[in-house]
Amino acid sequence: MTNKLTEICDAKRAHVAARKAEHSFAALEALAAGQTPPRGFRAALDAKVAAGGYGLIAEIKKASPSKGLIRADFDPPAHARAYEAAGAACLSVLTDIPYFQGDDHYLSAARAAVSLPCLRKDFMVDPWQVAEARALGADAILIIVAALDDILMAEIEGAAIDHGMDVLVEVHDGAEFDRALRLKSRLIGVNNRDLRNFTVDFARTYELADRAPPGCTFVAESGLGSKADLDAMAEHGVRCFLVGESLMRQPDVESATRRLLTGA
Ligand SMILES: O=C(O)c1ccccc1NCC(=O)[C@H](O)[C@H](O)COP(=O)(O)O
Repeated sequence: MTNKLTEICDAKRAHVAARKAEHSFAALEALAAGQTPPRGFRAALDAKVAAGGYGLIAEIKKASPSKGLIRADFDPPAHARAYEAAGAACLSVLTDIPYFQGDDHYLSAARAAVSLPCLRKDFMVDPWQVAEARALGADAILIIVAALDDILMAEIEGAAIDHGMDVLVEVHDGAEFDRALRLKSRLIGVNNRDLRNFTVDFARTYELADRAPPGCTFVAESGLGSKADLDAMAEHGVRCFLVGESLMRQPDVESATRRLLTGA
């Protein structure tokens, strides 16, 4: 595991322990049960690709460890509506507070503003967080393979499946890709960002793209900023993308997203 990821996950474990002491699991499950049903996250990506387009997971991201503050006039419902109007398939909403200036409320507010499926973008270290994510309305969660052992990964995935949610399994290299394939989810993302030094290298995706088994929805993540970037990925058979910073930096998020997807 990388240093930054270790640091973030250590902080997350302490955060979750405090939350568990405050909230009973039964109360959380009751909130989760009262939510509107999960919207199909992977299905929304696959539908865009089947229609001949790109499947975009558009990220609502205020700040990051690598860049600090990205957007000062941060407005999750407005950004969600802009992304939906421009043709995104899904949303990703950062909820981590200390490293991304996120908030649980950003997820609920963004989801309520649109009909798109929403990923709770956070660092999952405990199956308890899955019930918490569903209680907030999340349709999908993220599993970062580098952050977890195989047993914990399977437990977190199992909890998500029990809640009817999709799981985006994130890897950085071939060894992690092999571990991802031991899970049930066939929604796999390759993060182009090296979490040790934050450099971005699209070769990470290119090297792993042909290892995706048939029927796998394969996502390229991080550092993507133009239609040319997406088209270069498509040359390698990749048609689904997770994009945050390059869109969140633009004053007109809707036009920027449309430009990213169509070039116009
Ligand atoms: O974005 C970071 O600096 C970062 C640092 C440490 C762990 C994770 C990090 N990002 C999470 C992500 O996966 C990205 O937000 C996502 O792929 C979108 O990337 P981008 O389009 O480059 O904002």
